Amino acid sequence: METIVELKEVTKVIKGRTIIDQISFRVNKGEVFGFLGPNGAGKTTTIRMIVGLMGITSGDITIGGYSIKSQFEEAVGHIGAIVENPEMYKFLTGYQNLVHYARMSKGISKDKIAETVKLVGLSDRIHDKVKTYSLGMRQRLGLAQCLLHDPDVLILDEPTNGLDPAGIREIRDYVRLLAREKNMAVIVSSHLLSEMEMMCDRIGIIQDGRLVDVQRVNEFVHEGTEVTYELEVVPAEKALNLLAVNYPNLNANHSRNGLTIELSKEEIPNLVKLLVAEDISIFGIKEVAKTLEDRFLEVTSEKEAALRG
Ligand SMILES: Nc1ncnc2c1ncn2[C@@H]1O[C@H](COP(=O)(O)OP(=O)(O)OP(=O)(O)O)[C@@H](O)[C@H]1O
Repeated sequence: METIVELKEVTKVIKGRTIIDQISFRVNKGEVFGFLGPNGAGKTTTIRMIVGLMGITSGDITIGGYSIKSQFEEAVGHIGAIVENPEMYKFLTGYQNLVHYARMSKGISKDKIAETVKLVGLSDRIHDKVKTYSLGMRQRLGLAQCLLHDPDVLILDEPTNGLDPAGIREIRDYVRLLAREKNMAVIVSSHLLSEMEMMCDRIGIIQDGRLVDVQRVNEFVHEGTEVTYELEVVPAEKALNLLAVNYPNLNANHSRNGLTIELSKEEIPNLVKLLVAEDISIFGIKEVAKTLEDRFLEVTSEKEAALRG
């Protein structure tokens, strides 16, 4: 995997307050990296530093090996970004907007515009005025605009904000397509876990200006040996008491169909023997998939507990 973006101990201090605290991570070509955190965590500030809209107090960011601090032009030349709302002229057509933009950035051909319009699925409506576009279509036009100069890195700050489910899905599909077919590195920020889970290969969790965790989405969800199982058992109360006696540290709770427990897989046969020996009927045992949200809450609360010492 080839690294294209690297943040090295990036820190931002504004008016004596540390907004971003020594953040380091790498993003590879062909991957979608999600930057996830609650409102005010520091996502936008970090993205502004990556795209060169804001200075870095200490540390450095390289893009394609070029430092955003000392080789600004070369570094930003690799980037296509939608950070603030893309500038669009509403009374011009989508196509006129792209032509206007292409004139400002030299070396973009008409063929390139046509290819990009096709890529973002706007061919049917590109000659309509932008004021008639839905928010999702405007986002896609914005995407087309920042793809015109063939960037290696695409950076989107909260790209699905304000979109309806169909619009969210479209953006998600284009983001995945660009990573897969154009080998682009994509950095997206969001405070929505479910969205990150579907869109990203890896996510970095940011909290209070610190990067608290970076993991692959699959591993992130499945990390740890303990799995949550749902036990459909009758009588559930008797089973719960029995488990409390035999597994003093077990995390077990009532659920809609019986009980949920957190246990490693190896323990299941003994658990079944125990329940059967006590005449408890077992109608089913199934693994409950942990969501990214569960893991996110685990990770952030672990970090908070560690910080409190
Ligand atoms: N120019 C500034 N001056 C002072 N404080 C700032 C400035 N820019 C950002 N901050 C503060 O830095 C923190 C991080 O803000 P940032 O916008 O990066 O968060 P975010 O994770 O993008 O949140 P959101 O999703 O709400 O945009 C916030 O507490 C914010 O108030």
